[in-house]
Amino acid sequence: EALLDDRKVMTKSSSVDLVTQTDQKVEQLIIQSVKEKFPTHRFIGEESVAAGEPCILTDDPTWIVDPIDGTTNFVHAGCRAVTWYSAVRSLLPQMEFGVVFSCLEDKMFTARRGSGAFCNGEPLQVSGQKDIQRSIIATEFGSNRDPEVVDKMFSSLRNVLCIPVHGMRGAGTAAINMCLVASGCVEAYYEIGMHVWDLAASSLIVSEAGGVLMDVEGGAADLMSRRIVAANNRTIAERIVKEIHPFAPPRDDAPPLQQ
Ligand SMILES: O=P([O-])([O-])O[C@@H]1[C@H](O)[C@H](O)[C@@H](O)[C@H](O)[C@H]1O
Ligand SMILES: [Mg+2]
Ligand SMILES: [Mg+2]
Repeated sequence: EALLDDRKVMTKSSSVDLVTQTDQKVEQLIIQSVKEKFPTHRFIGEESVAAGEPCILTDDPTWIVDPIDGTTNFVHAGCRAVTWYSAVRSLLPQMEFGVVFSCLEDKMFTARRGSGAFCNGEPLQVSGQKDIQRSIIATEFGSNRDPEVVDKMFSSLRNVLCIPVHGMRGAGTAAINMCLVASGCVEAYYEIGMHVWDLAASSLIVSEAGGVLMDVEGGAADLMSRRIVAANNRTIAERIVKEIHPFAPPRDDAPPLQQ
């Protein structure tokens, strides 16, 4: 409890959707320092959106910022990852680069479109495994505790586990789970309920490391849809899609509800 007090924990969409002053300060720091260099660029920041800023991509260069991914880990044990990335929207949003910093491991994951993905400068490559029965799959439970939603998450978890797979893992941060896919440590990660700022940077890191991104029902991945399967290859992604009990949370770019 002392830890919780020290970190000035507040809640957002639910009593388990945590935010601290550190999240807010880191986001301000990142946005202010980028603004100094690029005054015309736009931002989508997790804590700015929580404070009422819009979450829409336009044709302007836009930086998508998750100041601390894994705030629950941070609150409990000081583990965290910091992630941010830039997107330029043409007809489809096109990611230009992605950066995820794992403070705990002192690992900087980076990717630039068309130039590969790296960890502390070393090139990353996804796992070559094609057999799901020899795979490790990562997932998370997010912050929705509605029993119907939890039942669907458990049904997917059970189905994937009973394929059977070698194991299931969860780092407590979507961004690091995705970097684990890019590094070849796990074959895939899936989740329904995370947000565009959880995935933005790491989605480019996964694809530049040779991985694939897919919607949980098998179509093209849509970073605003709050659903993702990120895998080392299409065979593994499609096998996971078969086992997921899909549902559709409100999109990140949905217009705010009328009061
Ligand atoms: O709130 P936050 O710690 O930045 O991000 C959360 C983490 O990535 C968590 O692992 C995932 O399950 C949630 O869906 C995310 O919202
Ligand atoms: Mg996050
Ligand atoms: Mg966050």
